[in-house]
Amino acid sequence: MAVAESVPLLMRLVSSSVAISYRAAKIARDVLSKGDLGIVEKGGKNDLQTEADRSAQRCIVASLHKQFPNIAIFGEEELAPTTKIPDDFFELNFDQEVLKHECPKDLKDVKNEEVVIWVDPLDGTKEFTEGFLDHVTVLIGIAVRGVATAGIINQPFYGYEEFPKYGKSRCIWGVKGLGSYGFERTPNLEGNIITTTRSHSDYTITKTVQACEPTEVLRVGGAGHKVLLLIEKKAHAYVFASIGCKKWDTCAPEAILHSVGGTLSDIHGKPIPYHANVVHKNTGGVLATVENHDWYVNKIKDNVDPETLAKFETVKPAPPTLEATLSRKKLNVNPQDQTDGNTEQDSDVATRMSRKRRLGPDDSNSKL
Ligand SMILES: Nc1ncnc2c1ncn2[C@@H]1O[C@H](COP(=O)(O)O)[C@@H](O)[C@H]1OP(=O)(O)O
Ligand SMILES: [Mg+2]
Ligand SMILES: [Mg+2]
Ligand SMILES: [Mg+2]
Repeated sequence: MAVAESVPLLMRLVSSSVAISYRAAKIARDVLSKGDLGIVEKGGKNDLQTEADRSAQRCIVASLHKQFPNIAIFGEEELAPTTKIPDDFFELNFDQEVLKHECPKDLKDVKNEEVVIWVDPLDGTKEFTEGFLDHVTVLIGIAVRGVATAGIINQPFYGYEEFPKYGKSRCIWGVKGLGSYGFERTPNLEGNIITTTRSHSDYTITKTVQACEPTEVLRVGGAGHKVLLLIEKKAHAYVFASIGCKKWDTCAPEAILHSVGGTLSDIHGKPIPYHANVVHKNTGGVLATVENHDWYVNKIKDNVDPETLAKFETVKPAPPTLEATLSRKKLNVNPQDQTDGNTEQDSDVATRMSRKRRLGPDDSNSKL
């Protein structure tokens, strides 16, 4: 169903992204049902890509781009430019529940050029390949003026252990200043439960978790999944002293967490920027909490040695280069991008959008 142009851009984006996230989740479920995951090692055995990652990204980027051709989109996966996108990868409907909500006043006039969308087509890929299906999420993060502002987390296999045929897909979405929807919170949680990585752990990560004096540590996969544990009050904090998470891992979770009063920052408590030209790795690590954020920041500061802490610093975005401005302009005005069919051009656009990151200023430094 179409949506009136009078609806603020941000709410149209969220409404469309919720619908698209269900389509992407279905794609991930279909890949699993067929049984051939098509696993590729991108950077060793803990940095994988599957057919679900590839197809879900094509679905999300192509669908968003078709409806919002002037908005910058960054997807995690680098995809071959010539693939034709199947008809059923395009989701052009809008979620009507989202549209029942009023856009927060300060976000009513958001413009295309102020928005950057960060897409993680499948978060928790390693766990997906190992059958920890509830760790897997589809993440669409919407940043406005460099701030994580709205987020969509779709859990394609929610309740997979209780329900036959891999559970069902559920969608949690939130907008800063409006709130988050699609989940229930347990009223209270005792102790100091800390969640962290299951598949990317090292000495520094473990030491930093210990610095926060946990009563229990939940080692689970996925950035989206761990923030779901926070908002559902199954954990108090998510501590990840590593540069392994990227902007598409944290943008959607951060917006949703903020909209329920929580905080997601680097491990020093500093904000993570989400501008189009930012370094993709979260070089300052990740610290997320539902409340008492400063308490965790101080525990890390007081209990982790300064040399280790100094390795984590959030890189501020560089001023946009002339090349970046021109390529963005080109991307926005190319009339071929406005085609109606799901042609090769659409797939090229989708891929170009997701490849833009290879051309960004951050990639001059391969460590970032
Ligand atoms: N060292 C790493 N290499 C690749 N991806 C990482 C790394 N560390 C974290 N990630 C990404 O951040 C997510 C959260 O980390 P973790 O599961 O270790 O807590 C991972 O699921 C993965 O996202 P993705 O699965 O989308 O590639
Ligand atoms: Mg990955
Ligand atoms: Mg991820
Ligand atoms: Mg991913």
